Amino acid sequence: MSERPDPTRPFRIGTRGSPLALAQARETRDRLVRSTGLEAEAFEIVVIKTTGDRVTDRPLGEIGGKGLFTKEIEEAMLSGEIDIAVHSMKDMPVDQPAGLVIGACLPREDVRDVFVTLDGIALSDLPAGAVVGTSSLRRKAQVLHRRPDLQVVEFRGNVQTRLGKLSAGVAQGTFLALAGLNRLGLSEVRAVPISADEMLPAVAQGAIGIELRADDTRAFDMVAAIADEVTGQRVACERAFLARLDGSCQTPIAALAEIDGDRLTFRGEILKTNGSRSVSGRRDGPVAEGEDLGRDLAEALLAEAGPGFFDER
Ligand SMILES: NCc1[nH]cc(CCC(=O)O)c1CC(=O)O
Repeated sequence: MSERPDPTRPFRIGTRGSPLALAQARETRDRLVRSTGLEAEAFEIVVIKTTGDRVTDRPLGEIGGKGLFTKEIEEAMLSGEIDIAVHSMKDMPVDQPAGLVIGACLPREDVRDVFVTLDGIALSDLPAGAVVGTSSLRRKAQVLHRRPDLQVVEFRGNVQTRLGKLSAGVAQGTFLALAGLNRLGLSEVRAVPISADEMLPAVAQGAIGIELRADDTRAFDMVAAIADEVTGQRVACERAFLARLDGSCQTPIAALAEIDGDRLTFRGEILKTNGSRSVSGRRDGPVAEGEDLGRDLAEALLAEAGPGFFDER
């Protein structure tokens, strides 16, 4: 195992301050405590406010730019204020700043989206013309593609905020990642899971990634002990797809890699934001070629979609 951290200086785990981010940071700390045999006090969770946390009154797409939820955390790591950072891989840009790398992924949670309402009905049972709330361009495009009769309104905020909006009648339903509900232990929320066939999840949905300084061998050894290899391979394939699409959070993109033994099955989808078109496909191959499969499907979908596919909003 790695050398013992300096007892006068706890190993610092950086995170956003949202309830989900904190749950993920605690899960990481608990795994590190178990794998190292150190006391919980050897680790310190350091909360860092990001631009995405600060600006809550505007759609994320409007604030723009990649790394809305990561920039300040990455700066703290580069300056040595924290040793590692815990992220939802779904929110991570495909490239990390010079000097930083994703060192590990933890075991992946459920990848599915759920449909959340006050009365627990399924998406397919929503009456024509119903209003759903989401701030995700992917979910908006996917739901409009299947149900052009529905209306989509902008919906930001944490689970409690969104439930409050449902109670206030702003919308009849909203979408969440089941992974978030599970990690927060919110079993009382009326949520109906949506299969990946019905709504392909976001790239890396349900995966927690740990970012560290590329030259920090102590941190590398610590996180290697809690890394989940299969999750890492699935996420690498999905992120290779995203990278080749030049995807930003402004483009509706969905992807899911699944692994059975040494075989990987990959599904990907790109959509127009208004839901008028969806282009999707699948690739199968050896796990070792996962990133190539992701890139290959990205190229095929772009060719099929044609130029300017993502341009109109
Ligand atoms: N974009 C916000 C975000 N980033 C990660 C999760 C949930 C957890 C996960 O997918 O790993 C969520 C909330 C949501 O989509 O409901």
